[in-house]
Amino acid sequence: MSLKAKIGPSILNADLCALYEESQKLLDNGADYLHLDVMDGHFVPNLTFGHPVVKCLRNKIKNAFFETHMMVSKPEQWIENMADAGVDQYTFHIEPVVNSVPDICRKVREAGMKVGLALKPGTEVDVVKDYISMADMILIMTVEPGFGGQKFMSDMMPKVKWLRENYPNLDIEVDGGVGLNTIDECAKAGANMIVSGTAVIQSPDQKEVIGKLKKSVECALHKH
Ligand SMILES: O=C(CO)[C@H](O)[C@H](O)COP(=O)(O)O
Ligand SMILES: [Fe+2]
Repeated sequence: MSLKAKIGPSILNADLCALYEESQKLLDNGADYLHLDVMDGHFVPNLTFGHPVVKCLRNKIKNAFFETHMMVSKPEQWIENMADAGVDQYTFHIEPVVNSVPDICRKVREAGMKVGLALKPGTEVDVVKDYISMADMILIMTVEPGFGGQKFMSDMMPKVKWLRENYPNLDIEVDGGVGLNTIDECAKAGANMIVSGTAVIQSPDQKEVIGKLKKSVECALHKH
């Protein structure tokens, strides 16, 4: 498998009353996928949207790859709903479900979606060792989950490096505070799937930002 650089903007800080237009604009400007942040007000102290909204968006955008970042206490509860809404990848946090990760991975796959496993900043990276074979991607959070626009945590880069060294073909995603000032660190550490919210959404030239983020990752992949 050869790794690809992929940029998945987060629409968390976009104008959510124009969700479709904002999403389509990101795709037209070069986004490889959409990263949809689902929060339940319990696992994280914030609320966003759930499967009904994702389904509406899917009805308008037929072809794009949708990843839902499930910041919820009961990820097992929403698998069928999200599959029905047209989600391609179901990325859930392992912290609230440490004893049932394999079971949830199996259910996500049976529902026809790819599996992403997400780790909060305080979670040691080697806990995913047992689950790598069940996952399509590991997400290393570079902020505390819950809000867009936070400061990037450089001290998460050793986790990314560890994953890349041990799993050269694994899709590794970073999420939180990633933009033009922080992308090189992520790329050098070995991340190939990049979530970027504020840095892309607030730019007057989304295409340029997405292009630069991608180029940084592509350069690092060539060097690896
Ligand atoms: O999961 C998230 C927050 O919990 C978001 O995906 C993330 O914060 C992206 O936004 P930004 O680039 O503005 O940090
Ligand atoms: Fe996210």
